[in-house]
Amino acid sequence: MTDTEPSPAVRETAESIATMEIRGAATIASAAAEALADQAAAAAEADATASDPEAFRASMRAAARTLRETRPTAVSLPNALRYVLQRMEGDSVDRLRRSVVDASEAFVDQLDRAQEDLGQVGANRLADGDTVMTHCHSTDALACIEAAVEQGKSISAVVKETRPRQQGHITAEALRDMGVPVTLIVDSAARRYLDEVDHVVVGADSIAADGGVINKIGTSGLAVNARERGVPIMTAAQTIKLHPETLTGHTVEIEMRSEEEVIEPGTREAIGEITVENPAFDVTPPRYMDAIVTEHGQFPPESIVTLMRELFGEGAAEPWAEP
Ligand SMILES: O=P(O)(O)OC[C@H]1O[C@H](OP(=O)(O)O)[C@H](O)[C@@H]1O
Repeated sequence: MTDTEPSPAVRETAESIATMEIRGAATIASAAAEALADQAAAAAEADATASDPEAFRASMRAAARTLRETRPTAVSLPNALRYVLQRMEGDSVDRLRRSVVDASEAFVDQLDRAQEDLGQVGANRLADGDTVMTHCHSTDALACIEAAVEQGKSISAVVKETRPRQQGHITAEALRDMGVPVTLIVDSAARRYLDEVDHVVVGADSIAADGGVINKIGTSGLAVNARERGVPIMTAAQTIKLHPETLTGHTVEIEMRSEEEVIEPGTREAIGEITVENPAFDVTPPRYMDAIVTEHGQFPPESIVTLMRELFGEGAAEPWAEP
């Protein structure tokens, strides 16, 4: 390993995030924190960095940049890197390594606890006998439904399959395993089923300072339809989904993914000059979202900025940048 080369585990994690083998905002965040801990262990043993604290720090920043560049939209990824790198301290490589490993473990613990806590808050919004509609696969959203079931409430679900990657199937299986009766539908059937639904529950990849919810493509259309049908919609999002850069006017980049996720394999030539676009996410304006459920309670979207300021101050640090 040279002084800035990422460890094999960092490279593998970055590759798995980019190809979506590792996916879901919370899962991406914990994988990134764990990869930094691995980088610290590897750098503490490599010739170039084992006895040079500055070279060790540079290798940690480089690993964070490699992870950061994988997917642009879910802010949980840079927030995880921020959490760990801001706690990197010490004047020897051994102390630096320990601080990174401790911060990585604390971050992952915090994620698990946050999800449990927000699950309780979200569950309080659901009543015995409710039917929920879901979009994509969100562990935060599932935590709300699971907590409601554990409270003894009987919950049913209408699950949208969520083109193009059909992550709704993961949700359907997870709910089935919780004992929740599931009806799986294609995305375009959502409005038809909204009249049979009491709540829409979705996750988030990022939440902007104005309360805009950035989530899997199709969320905004679902939210508008839910409002039109009078069905409340909540987004379950632990606070690592709050996007601190939006406090200073930045917008959230929407990831554009490959056309191969949309068209049948081997059909590119036959399709000819048709452009295929595959945005992975969209933005639901705050006026179409009823509540953002976090581990600190539920918030009307327009007031999430107060929590964001409390947690992040006035903006976002970039501890992975070269000094
Ligand atoms: O953190 P949790 O709640 O698990 O997931 C949050 C969001 O992450 C997913 O994105 P992708 O599948 O990584 O593109 C979905 O958009 C989901 O709502």
